[in-house]
Amino acid sequence: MIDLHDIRYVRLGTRDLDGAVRYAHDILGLAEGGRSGNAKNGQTVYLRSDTRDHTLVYHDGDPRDHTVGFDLREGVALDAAAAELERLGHPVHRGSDAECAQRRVDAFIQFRDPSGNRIELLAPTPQAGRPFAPTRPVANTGFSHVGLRSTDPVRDEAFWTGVLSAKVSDRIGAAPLLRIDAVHHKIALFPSAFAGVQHINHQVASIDDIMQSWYFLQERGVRTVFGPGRHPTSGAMFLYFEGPDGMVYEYSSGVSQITDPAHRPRQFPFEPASFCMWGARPDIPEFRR
Ligand SMILES: O=C(O)c1cccc(O)c1O
Ligand SMILES: [Fe+2]
Repeated sequence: MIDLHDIRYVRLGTRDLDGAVRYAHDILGLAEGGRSGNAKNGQTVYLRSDTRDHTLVYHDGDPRDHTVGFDLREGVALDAAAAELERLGHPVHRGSDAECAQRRVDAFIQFRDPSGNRIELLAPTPQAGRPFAPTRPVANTGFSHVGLRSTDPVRDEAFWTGVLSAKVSDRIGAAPLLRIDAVHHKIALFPSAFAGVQHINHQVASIDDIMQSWYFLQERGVRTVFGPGRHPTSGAMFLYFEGPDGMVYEYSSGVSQITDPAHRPRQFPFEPASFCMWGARPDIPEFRR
């Protein structure tokens, strides 16, 4: 069992780096935390949402190219994790010096989950000393979770909970909401015909930020795809909206914590009321039948 500590970053390719970075800054309120590379070989831009060095990365590349990076718990060796994955038949790539520099880590390993989602495991990484200041007044208080596409959620749940240390908090139909610490979920697996990141969640402080963001996004012509609403599963109030390259971004507030070691996953039917207890209808294919 490979003990995950937290998500460290989501890396996304884009053909319009300037546009994606502008969106991250102006709409999401993320702060640029530096760049690497060059115009010839491709640039990488690191974006901050909280005390972490960076949590979102856009780089020149294929917009279908998505990677999620996780910190391991202190004391969990990358070599041991790589050996474990290989023993179980999951090929592992060890990050080269250039790839480590691109990720601003000392070492990492890369593999794919059974659907083909690219996952990286990082040696424990330090927090940034520099404080984070949001770049718009009402904005996120930190990156929190990802929805991943799954071509077989039952198979992938077994991988995430058996090989990695995720635990099921709730299920909506076959889609598990998975926690790796007390927060209700950091990963969710949604049925899809292909692999990739399905949505990216940042937290905001309160319902005021959800509603102010709704009007803020409307004024700027950003398409809302679900909400405002409230998830019966985590209890969080939410708003989903469209980002660069069709990526779905979510703001939510009030996610529950699960501290009871005897917690048993609840099963919700795959229907709109399981996604929103207020009655909002998702315009997100993976949340609809
Ligand atoms: O927060 C949740 O419970 C939740 C449920 C369904 C889909 C999501 O994206 C969620 O964040
Ligand atoms: Fe979510």
